[in-house]
Amino acid sequence: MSKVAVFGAGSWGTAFSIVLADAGNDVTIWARREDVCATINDSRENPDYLPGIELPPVITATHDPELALAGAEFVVLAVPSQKLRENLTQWADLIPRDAVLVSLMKGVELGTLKRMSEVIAEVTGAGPERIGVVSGPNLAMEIARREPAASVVACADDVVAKRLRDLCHSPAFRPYSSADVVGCELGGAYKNVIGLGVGMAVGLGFGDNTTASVITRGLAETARLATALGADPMTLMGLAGLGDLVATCSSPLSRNRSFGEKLGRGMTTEEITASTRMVAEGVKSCSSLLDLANRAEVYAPIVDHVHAVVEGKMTAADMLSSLIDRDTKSERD
Ligand SMILES: NC(=O)c1ccc[n+]([C@@H]2O[C@H](COP(=O)([O-])OP(=O)(O)OC[C@H]3O[C@@H](n4cnc5c(N)ncnc54)[C@H](O)[C@@H]3O)[C@@H](O)[C@H]2O)c1
Ligand SMILES: O=P(O)(O)OC[C@H](O)CO
Repeated sequence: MSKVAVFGAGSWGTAFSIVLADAGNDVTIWARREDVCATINDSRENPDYLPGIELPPVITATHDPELALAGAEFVVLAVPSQKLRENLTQWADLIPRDAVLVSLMKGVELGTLKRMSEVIAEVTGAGPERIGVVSGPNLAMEIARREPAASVVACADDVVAKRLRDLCHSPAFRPYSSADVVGCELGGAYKNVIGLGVGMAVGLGFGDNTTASVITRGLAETARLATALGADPMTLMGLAGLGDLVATCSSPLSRNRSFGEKLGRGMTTEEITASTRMVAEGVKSCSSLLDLANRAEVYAPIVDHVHAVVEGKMTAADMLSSLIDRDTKSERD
């Protein structure tokens, strides 16, 4: 049994805490809101994010980071990507020096264009052997219901990747280890943007040919950028690439796909953002991924077009027409 601190009591932080508890660990969740801590501790539920799911007794919640981190062997981070730096800066000095930091987040920081593992390294000073990533087709509500699913746990250090694998292998959750942190993180961040694009197509009333085309060309685009930035292209064919893309783009549970669907029906980014408390990471990461692609001189037309719709500079209908109108080219280019 390991002692794990999970920072973030949203959908995924809470669902992954269930996985960790089912895998035999002692889990303390840090929640930003004290009322959420009280509800988790008293009612064994987190109704704002996972209504109807009973939390195992080994999960407790606290608003005190020091309490959450005392003796933690693993520190799991599950706050919105754009909020990681400001939060982690406050917690960094409290983190035990030998604890492994694990990112559950799927985004790229605006401005710095850093992946979450890079932000963690910068803020905490932890080396690559202390930083891991979990990414795969893992819609929180399905995981919380213990529906069978697989995922990838990546760390540059093979021994640590295997420790992470053991840490979260539960009766319903099967992790595979990998050394490709870059591929896993970029696969996870990029699929959110492709999910927005697919949602737009669905919102416009288009069918499976359109969505399959966006998904497949989205995967090509993801692999193009990720490999240019050092990823193994095979990672993008696996659970953290294709697997996550399929789950996000097929599921009405996906916040990114749902957000895109509303854009496709004519709502604005501001209207949709105001109507939900949950994070759709692609709305911000489309901007950082576009900047990352431009910096690496990688052609990224889907991210470019999704970004234009999110920014209100193009309608979803014009986006799809414009993507079709482009000069034709080889499928492999
Ligand atoms: N929900 C999923 O199915 C899922 C699955 C895999 C990965 N992820 C990734 O996990 C990360 C977290 O997503 P989530 O689904 O748990 O989001 P969520 O919207 O369900 O919850 C976000 C949590 O962060 C907290 N939060 C919001 N603003 C904050 C701030 N300024 N400082 C600190 N905490 C703040 C909220 O109170 C909430 O507890 C995202 O990067 C997401 O892409 C989500
Ligand atoms: O609800 P989404 O769109 O953030 O997707 C959740 C997970 O990342 C799916 O693996």
